[in-house]
Amino acid sequence: MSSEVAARPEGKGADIQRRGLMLVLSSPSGAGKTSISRRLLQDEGRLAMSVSVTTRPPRPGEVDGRDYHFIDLTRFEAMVKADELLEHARVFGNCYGTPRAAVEAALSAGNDILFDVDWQGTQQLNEKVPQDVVSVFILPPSQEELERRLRSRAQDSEEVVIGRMRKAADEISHWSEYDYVIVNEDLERSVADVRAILRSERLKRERQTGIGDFVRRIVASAPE
Ligand SMILES: Nc1nc2c(ncn2[C@@H]2O[C@H](COP(=O)(O)OP(=O)(O)O)[C@@H](O)[C@H]2O)c(=O)[nH]1
Ligand SMILES: Nc1ncnc2c1ncn2[C@@H]1O[C@H](COP(=O)(O)OP(=O)(O)O)[C@@H](O)[C@H]1O
Repeated sequence: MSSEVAARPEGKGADIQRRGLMLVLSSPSGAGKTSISRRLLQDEGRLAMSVSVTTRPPRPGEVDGRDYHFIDLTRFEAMVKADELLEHARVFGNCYGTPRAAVEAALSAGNDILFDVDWQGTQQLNEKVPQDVVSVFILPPSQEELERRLRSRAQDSEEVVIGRMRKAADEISHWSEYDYVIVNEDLERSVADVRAILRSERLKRERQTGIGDFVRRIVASAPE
């Protein structure tokens, strides 16, 4: 799954090969993972979004191929059967899944990949490619604020909002399965926190696969 590519994460310094990573964000619906993801994609180089397939209908403003690939159940089932999905799950009565080919293409192009998946998707990714997954759980500051955000988004019917509130406790109960946890009170602060995580994880020794060669070159060029 992982690729090894020549990359200069900060655009300067030594040209050291590194492996791409999979940055997974989960939260109860409405806690802010879409807002954080959009900002990360704007601000970060070498980061691409994994666009999931879903059988849920598009919300106003959502674009097919950008937010999701919107497909019907027959097509979804065919993709599962053909093993074209890296993971898949049923959430709020709809099916969601991560297309395998797009992830592999992005990783081999030297990009890190951002995932907005629920706890079921995170568990499956952790089972399949544990060394590449960096997982972050986003919490709302309070139950009241979560409800306010779900309503202020004004994109779902009352029935859907109530369903999402009911499901929030279930999603939150999985917080301890994640590497990092962020309380999304101030959006700017949360984006900065996720960027700090990304920056540190990119520097992990085992992800800098070319560091051994680099060190050998430095040592070899030292004066006698
Ligand atoms: N397992 C899995 N979950 C997904 C995938 N895509 C989206 N989800 C999750 O499905 C849930 C519902 O997503 P969505 O309908 O866009 O509403 P949201 O909660 O407002 O983001 C969220 O918890 C997403 O993280 C996927 O490919 N796999
Ligand atoms: N830190 C924050 N403070 C206030 N409002 C926020 C914050 N983060 C997100 N929101 C708002 O809350 C609503 C839900 O956020 P969204 O990113 O769609 O959540 P999710 O993707 O987790 O369902 C949106 O209207 C968004 O603008």
